[in-house]
Amino acid sequence: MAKVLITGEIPSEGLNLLKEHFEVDVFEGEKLITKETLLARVKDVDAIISPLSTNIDKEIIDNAPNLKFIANYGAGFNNIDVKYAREKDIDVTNTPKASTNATADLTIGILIAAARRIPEGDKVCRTTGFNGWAPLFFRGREVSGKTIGIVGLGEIGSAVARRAKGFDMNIIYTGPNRKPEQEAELGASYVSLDDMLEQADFITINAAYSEQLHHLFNKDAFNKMKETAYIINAARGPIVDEQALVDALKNKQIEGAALDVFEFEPQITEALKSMDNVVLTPHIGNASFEARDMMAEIVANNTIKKLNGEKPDFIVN
Ligand SMILES: NC(=O)c1ccc[n+]([C@@H]2O[C@H](COP(=O)([O-])OP(=O)(O)OC[C@H]3O[C@@H](n4cnc5c(N)ncnc54)[C@H](O)[C@@H]3O)[C@@H](O)[C@H]2O)c1
Repeated sequence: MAKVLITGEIPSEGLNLLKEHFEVDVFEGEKLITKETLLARVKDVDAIISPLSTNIDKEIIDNAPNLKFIANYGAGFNNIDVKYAREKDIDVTNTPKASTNATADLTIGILIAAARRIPEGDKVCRTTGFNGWAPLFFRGREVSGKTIGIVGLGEIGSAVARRAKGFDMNIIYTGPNRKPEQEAELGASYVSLDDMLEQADFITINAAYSEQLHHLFNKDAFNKMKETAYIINAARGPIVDEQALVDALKNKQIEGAALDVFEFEPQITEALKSMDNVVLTPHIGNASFEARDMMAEIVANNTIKKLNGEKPDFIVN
């Protein structure tokens, strides 16, 4: 019977399906699987199902001589050396689309939470309390009529744009190519990154990570943004230079930020935690029951397909 390693617990929708077909080893630790444990447990497996917090590098792949398939439980797959996997004839798949609505909801949710100071208000209610309604008390920014800049108008970026349209926002986007269909559907305009930095009231990062995007938001970028602008990142942490972000917030070069992902995840830059104009969520973009169940079914069905000699869906390498 083929052996499948799951490097972190997944919803039963997928797990039960897998157990019907394979010998399944699930890593059930409270913390993330360590490299040492992973090296030991991949030795005789045919397939790995890996939440995106599991790094699968050359060494792990070399330690698994029977490995034929890696099903990444996530839309992003920068945790896997996909090029080396291809050299070894190992298909790698992801779970696209399942995350789209959940992550777009969260992106807009934390954007508005930051702009309207919702977590800060919640904290006041639970601690100091307040003196009652007052005209100058707790003002934040409206989103209607403002310009949202989307970095990466892919599945999630487009779903963010659809939601932003519902809030009467003007939509601009940047990325490696123009997307005429989305432009027509959403009334979105393609701009250079520099133009976006100058024009946008809210910039949301929804691009697929590559080295090219490392520290795209650095000191220079924050310098070019409006003093009333907000940056939102629900893509991957290293796209934002967190120290430069802290400096830009302290120097009031921008007004606020909302982050679901972190440069040194799971560590969070200490200074961010004490800033009231920063909303922080622990990488929960697609943490809805609906999305996580759908992702579990995709990885399970793909593993069954591959180990039964069929072509799996969503190969990324
Ligand atoms: N916060 C979360 O929990 C969460 C959940 C799901 C996905 N994500 C992240 O969101 C990313 C996007 O997901 P998706 O489903 O929309 O993927 P997708 O492949 O549909 O879209 C990715 C987009 O990134 C764009 N892009 C690539 N390089 C770029 C660059 N240099 N500059 C600007 N744009 C660039 C592409 O053109 C594409 O439109 C994933 O790769 C993942 O890292 C985060």
